[in-house]
Amino acid sequence: MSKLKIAVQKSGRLNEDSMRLLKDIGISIDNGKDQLKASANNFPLEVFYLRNGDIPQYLRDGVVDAAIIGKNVLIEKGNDIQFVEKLGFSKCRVSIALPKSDKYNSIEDLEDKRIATSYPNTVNQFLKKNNVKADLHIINGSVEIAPNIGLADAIVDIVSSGSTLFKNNLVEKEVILNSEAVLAVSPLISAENQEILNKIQFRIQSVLKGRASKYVLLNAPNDKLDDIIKVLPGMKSPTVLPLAEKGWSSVHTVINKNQFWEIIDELKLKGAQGILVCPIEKMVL
Ligand SMILES: Nc1ncnc2c1ncn2[C@@H]1O[C@H](COP(=O)(O)OP(=O)(O)OP(=O)(O)O)[C@@H](O)[C@H]1O
Ligand SMILES: O=P(O)(O)OC[C@H]1O[C@H](OP(=O)(O)OP(=O)(O)O)[C@H](O)[C@@H]1O
Ligand SMILES: [Mg+2]
Repeated sequence: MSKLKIAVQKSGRLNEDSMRLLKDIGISIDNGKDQLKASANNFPLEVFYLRNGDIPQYLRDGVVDAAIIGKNVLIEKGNDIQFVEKLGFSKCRVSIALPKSDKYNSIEDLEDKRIATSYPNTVNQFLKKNNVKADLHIINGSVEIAPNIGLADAIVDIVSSGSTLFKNNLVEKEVILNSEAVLAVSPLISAENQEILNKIQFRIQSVLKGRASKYVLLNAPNDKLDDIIKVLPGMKSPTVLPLAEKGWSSVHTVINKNQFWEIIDELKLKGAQGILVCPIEKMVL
């Protein structure tokens, strides 16, 4: 039987969340820490542990069928490769930053300036789109130090909390792109392995929906039920069950994590009591 070959980052910022996602979709992998390849023991899947930056080429060549990779790397090195799912972790942006003391009004101020970056294709594309010519210095890491040592006037690098920029006296001026981990697919994937990938994607979607939602249980006096139900979105409509105490009901529903506090405040105002909130492992709609 055919096995889907999936690449994940060997070590670094994506590794832990990628492995947790595979675990959460029920895939169990036997791997010694130093193995570069491991098989799932309950699913037709082989995991390849690779450098994130090398993954686009492996996808292009069909050495792997799919990968969990930063969208920023795909844009930089694999613009021809499709992704089928955003995975919601390793969120960051690729931005232009300049020393705090330098003036910057618009992208034209970068004309003829020296820009240090590990993302030359992304930067060149952005400059071209804006009709600006600049001089790129390609470095592989510690990009934020470049202006302080006189190597560049500006940088383009990953920003998340902004603390690395702050520590280096740099200020973010333009966001070139937003990134997060994605599930990317090789253009050469076979029909058989595409079927396996579809199953994985379906499982990932149900885990991601679960992570984005909360299961809420509450008690309410029957005369307040209509008002309370109006506040609740629910998957279809909330479940209402009678409590042992006369005149009271228990209401069960699913709410979006982002709307959570607003909804809870409103429920309390409308007379809900004993509100319980539980995590959801998976959600199949
Ligand atoms: N500070 C950050 N916050 C959130 N996500 C980040 C951050 N830095 C990097 N990322 C994301 O995680 C990915 C992997 O970053 P990491 O620094 O672990 O690897 P790398 O050194 O770029 O790659 P390689 O695996 O090729 O050595 C990046 O491509 C980006 O998508
Ligand atoms: O905005 P922040 O939260 O400070 O994150 C941004 C920093 O994180 C990444 O570096 P990383 O720590 O991955 O080190 P690396 O250069 O070795 O990849 C990135 O290259 C930035 O330097
Ligand atoms: Mg990094």
